[in-house]
Amino acid sequence: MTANVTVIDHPLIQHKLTLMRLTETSTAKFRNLLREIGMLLAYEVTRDLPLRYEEIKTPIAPMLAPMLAAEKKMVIISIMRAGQGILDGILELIPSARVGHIGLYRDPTTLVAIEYYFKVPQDIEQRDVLIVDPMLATGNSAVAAVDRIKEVNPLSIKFLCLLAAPEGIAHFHEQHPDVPIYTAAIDDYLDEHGYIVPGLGDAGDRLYGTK
Ligand SMILES: O=P(O)(O)OC[C@H]1O[C@H](OP(=O)(O)OP(=O)(O)O)[C@H](O)[C@@H]1O
Ligand SMILES: O=c1cc[nH]c(=O)[nH]1
Ligand SMILES: [Mg+2]
Repeated sequence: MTANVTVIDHPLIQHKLTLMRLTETSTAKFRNLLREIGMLLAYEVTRDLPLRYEEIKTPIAPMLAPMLAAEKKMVIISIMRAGQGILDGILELIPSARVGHIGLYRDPTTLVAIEYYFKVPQDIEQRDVLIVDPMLATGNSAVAAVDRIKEVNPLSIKFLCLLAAPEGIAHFHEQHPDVPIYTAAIDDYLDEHGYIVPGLGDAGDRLYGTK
């Protein structure tokens, strides 16, 4: 395994990812699969959340029971548009999470990430952040998102995607070696247009039916 990259290879996630890759998968089905995978990925990414123990009473007896230790709810940051698909699934699992949005699109010729929107919770310095986007291709969007989030200084940052290219992982870790990547798969390479091969195509277009 590449340093600081965790491949979440749960069979349910792998099966659903294969369905998402299929050319014939409809927009409605693609969206639903991404939401389901978002939920399953969130389950794995939050595995190391610290717990504290609190005295509670069940109808039968008192006990010391585990509760999440963080004083402030975590923040999920979606890289629009396609990040919205994962975000929806995560919010089903962690409904009280705070949410931030970064609007980025890749310039089709230069593949540079262009920002068009930025809104995150004000007290983010006291919170852990999970940035989500299904695709890590050149890594330009993920790097730009982490650059921006580091400016507002959260307690910690993780990056979660569905598919990563080796080129994107290398670029991301060159810029942000301190930020762990979680992904469901690492594909083979990028084509001449910066698309992940074999990949699943354009995640935003497939999610919203824009092409
Ligand atoms: O690693 P990179 O080379 O930056 O590519 C990955 C980015 O490309 C896609 O977004 P896109 O720019 O297509 O915007 P969209 O979500 O609005 O379609 C994807 O959702 C990532 O944000
Ligand atoms: O393969 C890719 C690369 C970037 N963005 C996508 O949506 N898909
Ligand atoms: Mg797109």
